[in-house]
Amino acid sequence: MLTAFHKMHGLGNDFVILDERPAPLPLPPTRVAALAHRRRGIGCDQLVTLAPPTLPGADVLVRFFNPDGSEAGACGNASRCVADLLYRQQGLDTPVLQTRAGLLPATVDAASGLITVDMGEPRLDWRDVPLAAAMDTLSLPLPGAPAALSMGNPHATFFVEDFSLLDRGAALENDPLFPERANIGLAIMLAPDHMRLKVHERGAGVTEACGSGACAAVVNAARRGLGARLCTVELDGGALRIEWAANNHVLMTGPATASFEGVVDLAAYPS
Ligand SMILES: N[C@@H](CCC[C@H](N)C(=O)O)C(=O)O
Repeated sequence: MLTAFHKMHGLGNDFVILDERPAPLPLPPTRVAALAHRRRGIGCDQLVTLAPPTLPGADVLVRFFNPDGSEAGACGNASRCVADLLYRQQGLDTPVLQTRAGLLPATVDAASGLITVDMGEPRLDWRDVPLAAAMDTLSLPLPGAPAALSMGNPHATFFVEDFSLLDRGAALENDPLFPERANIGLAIMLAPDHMRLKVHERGAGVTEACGSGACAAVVNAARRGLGARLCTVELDGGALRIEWAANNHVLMTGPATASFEGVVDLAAYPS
């Protein structure tokens, strides 16, 4: 079953994009995991599928899958890549992506190559109070309780002085505190409008950049009184500009890069 794919990345967070707009593809979790494998498959941090939208106003239905086969409700870097792809394929400079996190309008600025995605409203009620309380009770040797929120996917941000906690990313991701597991962000505030961030991603491990994690970190910093609502986030793969706007929507701006295109025989991967 020969199937065309696009390989793209957003600041080194890399994606295999498969197009289900012509017809659905057989993509059970085992096949997703095999395709994402770095040595035995194409290799990617997330596999992304495009399908016909089901909501009015949307240009495409986008789904995101981690390399362990699990589905995520949001992926900021992949959203910019999909917007860039729709611009190159169909000339859409303001595509609207339908995701599990809702309708995400994007703007492609062809002159700068930068793409802004409106990542929607953060869900601040997600786990925050119980999480802080549980962290206090556990008295784990952690640098304070993380701030938790959902950008359509679950994020916990720790504000730290260094990144030594990254070694415990997998344990924190799978802590019983997080019934859906969580993406674990470690943020060092360099200035109120400048942050260094590393993210251990749920189902993927440490990536070079996490767009939804950057959105979560800026919102969390602002509501903790540690940062401004407009902030440059330096990730290992480069910088994102994140704005928690007055209308409560989080705007993420950054690049999207096409690496290569190819054809894969899906039948050669486990079903
Ligand atoms: N790389 C992402 C987030 C991908 C999904 C995440 N691992 C999850 O399971 O929620 C981004 O750029 O936002």
